[in-house]
Amino acid sequence: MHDTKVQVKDYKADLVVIGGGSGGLSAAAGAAMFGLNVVLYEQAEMGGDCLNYGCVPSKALLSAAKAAQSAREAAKYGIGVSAPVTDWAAVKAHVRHAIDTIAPVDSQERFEGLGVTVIREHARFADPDTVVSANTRTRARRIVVATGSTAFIPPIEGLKTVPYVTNETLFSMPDFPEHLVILGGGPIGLEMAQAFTRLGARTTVIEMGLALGKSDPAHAAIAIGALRDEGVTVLEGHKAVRVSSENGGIRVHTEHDGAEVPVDGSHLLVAVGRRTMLDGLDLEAGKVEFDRKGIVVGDTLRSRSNRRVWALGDSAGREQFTHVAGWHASVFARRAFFKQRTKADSLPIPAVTYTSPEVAQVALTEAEAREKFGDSVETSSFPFHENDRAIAEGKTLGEAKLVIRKGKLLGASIVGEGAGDILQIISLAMSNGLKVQDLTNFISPYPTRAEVVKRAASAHFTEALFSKSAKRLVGLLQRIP
Ligand SMILES: Cc1cc2nc3c(=O)[nH]c(=O)nc-3n(C[C@H](O)[C@H](O)[C@H](O)COP(=O)(O)OP(=O)(O)OC[C@H]3O[C@@H](n4cnc5c(N)ncnc54)[C@H](O)[C@@H]3O)c2cc1C
Ligand SMILES: NC(=O)c1ccc[n+]([C@@H]2O[C@H](COP(=O)([O-])OP(=O)(O)OC[C@H]3O[C@@H](n4cnc5c(N)ncnc54)[C@H](O)[C@@H]3O)[C@@H](O)[C@H]2O)c1
Repeated sequence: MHDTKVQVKDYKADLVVIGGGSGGLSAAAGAAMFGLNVVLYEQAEMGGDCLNYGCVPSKALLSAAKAAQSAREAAKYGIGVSAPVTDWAAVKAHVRHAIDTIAPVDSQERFEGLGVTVIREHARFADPDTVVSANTRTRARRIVVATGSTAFIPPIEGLKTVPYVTNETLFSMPDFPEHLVILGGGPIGLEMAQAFTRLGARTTVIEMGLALGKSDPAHAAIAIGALRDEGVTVLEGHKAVRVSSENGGIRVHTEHDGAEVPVDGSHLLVAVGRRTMLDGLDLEAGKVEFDRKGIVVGDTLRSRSNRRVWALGDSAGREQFTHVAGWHASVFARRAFFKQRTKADSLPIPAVTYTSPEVAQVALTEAEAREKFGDSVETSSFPFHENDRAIAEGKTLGEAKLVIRKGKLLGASIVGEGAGDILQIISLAMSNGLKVQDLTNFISPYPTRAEVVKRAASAHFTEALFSKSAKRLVGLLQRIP
């Protein structure tokens, strides 16, 4: 008789990380580089959502779409080219190449090289300080849960009976869609709507509220207007209530102003938000409190019910961005290893939707600031159509808006080409306690789009600078030889 019992391998670790995505990998790398003994569990692809099914493939697809759009717009610059033709297999190969080029940085080999023990198995809690998988058992001083999120599939009647794609299957669809219907007008919905439209598909976005509802409404409207001009159908105030198969395609039945409006298409993308991935973690065994949003943690990211446990990234139930997951890993390292008091909300959080034009936001929108501080909030804006670089490049849509209170920056919104890159100056300023005036006190190279930031800041002082009293002062100073 053979003994068929699997030999479970026992480990002891300073840190166990569950999830090898943006948050988990940053935490594991940091801890290993500080000489700690780290065990990392990843049940699927190293790199998580961002590398494999999120940021990287979506931005790679958008870049292919941008190439097609540039060909369409070439005549405007006096260049003759023929109409773009999409080779879907080649576009997918471009997306794959982007993933494959970045993958080594997130790979098992790299992490093993850093000294991390990488276990490619599903992990779960066995008790408050032990994590187990099919073949291992690890006791740990600290446990990081960075298990991310997955596409939320809403309980819409009929949805289970029709074929649909999510961010996990969209980039490998065998056929290019003739008409892609997209449920959800958030960043995923709009980025993908523009990408597929530019690549030659018809697209319809179904959004029950306002599309890009978390952005500055005026700036969201500018971006949505641009998408509509390119041919994206954006249906706002349309709630998807039922889905059915129709003539070999799909039909989404929507409710709009009390009436039923059917939307037909060949393919369906579901992008109505994310569900935190806590499946099979056995959090009860670990005495880790959780709710619908994720692991219950405050802005220290540490579980109150089990002090060994920290949650980073999407599973922390806060903002869901790769840069936030990375920041969470930094907060964890500062608090756990250096005993600093850094909190998850101690720096302003930026967010960018990578449509053309991009919609970028840091900290409070004007509406959020007014709700908090009332009439003491001021704004100062500068339009892209007065920026020389934007004019030279023929891309003048957009503006930068600073949200200000008593000379302090409360937030900023930018819509326009390259908005996400331009926003960084404001993020840096806000993170380091700089004021609006500081944004006027540097030399911005000409001609750059980022000059809009200095111009928006300067506009805030124009009235005071050229006031009667200022003129009088300059007059008086002229008497001094
Ligand atoms: C289409 C799309 C586009 C996006 N674009 C952007 C963008 O442009 N910019 C941006 O900042 N953000 C973007 N995001 C969001 C970003 O991808 C996420 O916020 C980020 O990946 C979160 O990182 P994470 O570490 O929390 O989770 P993930 O990266 O998802 O990693 C979690 C990992 O945990 C593993 N795991 C789960 N449970 C277990 C378990 N029990 N045992 C072992 N392993 C487990 C999973 O397999 C996964 O690999 C996008 C998301 C999508 C879907
Ligand atoms: N550029 C980026 O940084 C980027 C890109 C993509 C995704 N992400 C991250 O992923 C998250 C998820 O993105 P998302 O776009 O899936 O979600 P989202 O929550 O931002 O948007 C989903 C939209 O779907 C709508 N909706 C929900 N149910 C509906 C129904 N039955 N009918 C019609 N509309 C409905 C909601 O009103 C909402 O506007 C984002 O919040 C962001 O954190 C970031």
